[in-house]
Amino acid sequence: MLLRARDVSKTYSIADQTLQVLRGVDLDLAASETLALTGESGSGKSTLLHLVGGLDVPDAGSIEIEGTDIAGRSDAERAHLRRTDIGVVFQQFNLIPSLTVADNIAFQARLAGSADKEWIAYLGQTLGLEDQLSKYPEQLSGGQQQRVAIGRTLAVRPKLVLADEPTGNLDEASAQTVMDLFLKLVGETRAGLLLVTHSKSLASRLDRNVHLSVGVVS
Ligand SMILES: Nc1ncnc2c1ncn2[C@@H]1O[C@H](COP(=O)(O)OP(=O)(O)OP(=O)(O)O)[C@@H](O)[C@H]1O
Repeated sequence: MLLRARDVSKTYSIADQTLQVLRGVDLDLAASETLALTGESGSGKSTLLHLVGGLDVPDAGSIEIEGTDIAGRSDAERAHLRRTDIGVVFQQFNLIPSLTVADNIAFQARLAGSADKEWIAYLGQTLGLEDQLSKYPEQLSGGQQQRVAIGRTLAVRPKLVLADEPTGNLDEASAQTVMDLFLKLVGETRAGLLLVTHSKSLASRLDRNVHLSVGVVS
């Protein structure tokens, strides 16, 4: 199993208040499987994605990537995992403003020491960015910026891709184009995909759907 989460709990504490967001979540994702995670606003979808991505740690429970619990790893090990095996695409594009499009796409792969020039060129071409490669992020539209972010994430060929409303900041037409490209390329990498979305029609395009409500997944 690519991802196996068991009995995951997460509580946030602010001042003297506590909010239990996740109350024993179980979640499995097989290699190359695509899974949509839906749920009301505030139900904890982003929280769960952050935990799976090793950006935060659960209070209890286990999150295994290929059989190894990420909570048991050191910060450095989790950072390494995020660079090489887990790719994340957020609603905000999070590009590096001082780098060109070409350098943004290659950035993570270079950090991971795994920059495959042919694959990166193919990504730029397939994502329709060939004429934008020497431009800077601020010179691009939102849809183009998200395509760069997708290219950067997939350049390392992660085994697991986590996406949090990746087209949430785009207009409908642009969202459709970007999502089509994203799903096509994720399919080509044979990565497992965990996608947070509010869209039922988008969720129906994936292999499986789960719903997060009152802190548990069903
Ligand atoms: N770092 C944090 N500190 C305190 N509370 C937080 C933190 N992050 C999230 N929360 C709270 O946890 C709850 C779940 O938030 P989360 O962002 O995971 O929900 P979500 O399902 O992704 O929502 P949305 O669909 O609106 O993005 C919310 O009530 C939120 O305010």
